[in-house]
Amino acid sequence: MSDPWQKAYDFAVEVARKAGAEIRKAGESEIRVMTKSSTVDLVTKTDERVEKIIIGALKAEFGEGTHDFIGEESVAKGEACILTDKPTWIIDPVDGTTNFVHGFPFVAVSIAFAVNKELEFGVIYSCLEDKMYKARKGKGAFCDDDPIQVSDVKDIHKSIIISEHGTDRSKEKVTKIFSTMQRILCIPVHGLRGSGTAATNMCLVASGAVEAFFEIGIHCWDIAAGAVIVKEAGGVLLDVDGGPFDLMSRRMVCANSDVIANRIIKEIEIFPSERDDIAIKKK
Ligand SMILES: O=P(O)(O)O[C@H]1[C@H](O)[C@@H](O)[C@H](O)[C@H](O)[C@@H]1O
Ligand SMILES: [Mg+2]
Repeated sequence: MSDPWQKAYDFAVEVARKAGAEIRKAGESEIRVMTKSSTVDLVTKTDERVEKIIIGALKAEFGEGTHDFIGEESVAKGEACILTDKPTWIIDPVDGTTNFVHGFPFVAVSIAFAVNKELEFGVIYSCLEDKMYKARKGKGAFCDDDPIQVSDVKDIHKSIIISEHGTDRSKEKVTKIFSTMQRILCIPVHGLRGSGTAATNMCLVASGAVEAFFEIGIHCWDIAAGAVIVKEAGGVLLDVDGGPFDLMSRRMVCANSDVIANRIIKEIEIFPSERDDIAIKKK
């Protein structure tokens, strides 16, 4: 039987590369929206333009109506964020917008594709480093054309763990985030890191540079492509409470192994985050 999603996968890589070139040449980082006083969730004109370019190219190639699209900027404007059985593209045009605004050199384009609610492939283009990470279900993970694999470190004391502060600045959440970081740092581990983009963080787990990444407050478009890449590189994905990974739950641990993931989970102080799909249904 012919491979039904090969063409879509190849096209996604091409589109991610074009989008990355667009981000690199943008040079403009005008902040358009800064939501609420307790959050610092930046959006630039580049985010909006690049999402239009990506979705426009995908619609032109695959026909409007046959595929669904969940894009960070479209959802911000009120479009649905519900994963159905329909072939669905999940897109973050600029993951690491704060980095982009400040010239901090980690910015990624993240494109994932799901069918029957199952992720088929993920493509992450770390556009300032010019590294193309990609994976298809059951076919391994790659950086450019080289296969990548998670690290084999199983001793938490020899690990580097990534987390982020997210965008919420409410005292209660920030306290829990820092308390969790302190608990993990003092296990002790070799180090704590954060690139400022969930997509890039997941690629760092997939390529073995770090042992794990966790965050509460991320969105499905930040992690959908990375989920396929981590899994195909031999890693695991779990909920922060140790249950199964749920793409729409806005929380996740990904790691090189169950051992490392479960050790971190013991230290995570969970705080509430509204699901991506519920948040939209309310609109
Ligand atoms: O909004 P963008 O697309 O830049 O993505 C987010 C990052 O991916 C998070 O890890 C990170 O913690 C922030 O929440 C950041 O906003
Ligand atoms: Mg993002």
